[in-house]
Amino acid sequence: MTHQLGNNSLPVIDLTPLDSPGGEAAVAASINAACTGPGFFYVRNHGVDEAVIATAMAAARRFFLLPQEVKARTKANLIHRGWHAAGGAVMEGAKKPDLKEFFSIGLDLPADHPTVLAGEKLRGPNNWPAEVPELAPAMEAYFAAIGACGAKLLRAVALSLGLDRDFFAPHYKTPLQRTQAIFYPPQAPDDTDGFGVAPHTDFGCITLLWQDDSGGLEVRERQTGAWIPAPPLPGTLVVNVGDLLGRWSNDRFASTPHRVVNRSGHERMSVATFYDPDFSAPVDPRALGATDPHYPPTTCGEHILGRFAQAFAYRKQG
Ligand SMILES: O=C(O)CCC(=O)C(=O)O
Ligand SMILES: [Fe+2]
Repeated sequence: MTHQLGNNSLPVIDLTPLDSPGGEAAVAASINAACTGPGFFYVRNHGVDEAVIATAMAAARRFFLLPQEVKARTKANLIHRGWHAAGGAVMEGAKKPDLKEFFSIGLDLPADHPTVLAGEKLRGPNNWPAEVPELAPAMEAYFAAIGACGAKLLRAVALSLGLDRDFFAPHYKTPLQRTQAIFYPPQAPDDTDGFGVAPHTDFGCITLLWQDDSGGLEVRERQTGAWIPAPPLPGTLVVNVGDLLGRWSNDRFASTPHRVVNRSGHERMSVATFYDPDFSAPVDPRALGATDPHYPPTTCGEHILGRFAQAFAYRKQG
């Protein structure tokens, strides 16, 4: 049994069969149903060690509780690495900036890496705080583990789109994977137009999200437009389709709007990973079999930079 309903209408998919020969087809069928349906699903037996998650979250929490001026020493640079203060992100169409703050990492590349030498944007080393030395090893361990889960999942996604299981692998040689620990302040009950994260679709290919037990993530139901909760289910990650996979698949898979409202009365933490391909990865619906492409070809990097320019205040300065 790979496919069951959770305690809401979002499916829960067990990834165990991905590790045995012949197990992928059933998982791929469940993924196809989820990605052509709600655009969101949970995965269990995802292979990311609970201790790795807990260690990363504890280190990130220690960082977020530092004074603002200390955190500002590692404020996000032009390659998006470091601390993004509350108020620095505005989702498209939102009235107010998001209430969240977050700490963002990517593939840690030295100055002499070919992609850095070639001047690719968003490439280079991570930007770690001296004040929390355990943050780097803890988040790097999570980054590696969630990346391995992303790669495994994409093999099943490829099958679910009728492609060769290794279709995505050549486009993930130096992935633009971004992993961010997110910290949400509690919202006042009478705060009716503030959001931890305002309604948005994710920019990239697929997102893998761990959330703590606070709740607050809501997903827009396709048919009704209603906001349905995606509550924390122990031992799971939430996975969703981003705009880039929507575009690549010529809208066979669609990215679904979601938002976070933290009504728990205390801080909420999550860690989101946008598991995206190489900067230069060609994103052309025809490569996935479309004969009537809805979109011209682009590259992953161009697409992500375009969305970053709209969303993040720090990219608008200077
Ligand atoms: O924290 C969450 O539950 C969701 C975060 C999110 O949607 C995002 O960072 O894109
Ligand atoms: Fe999101």
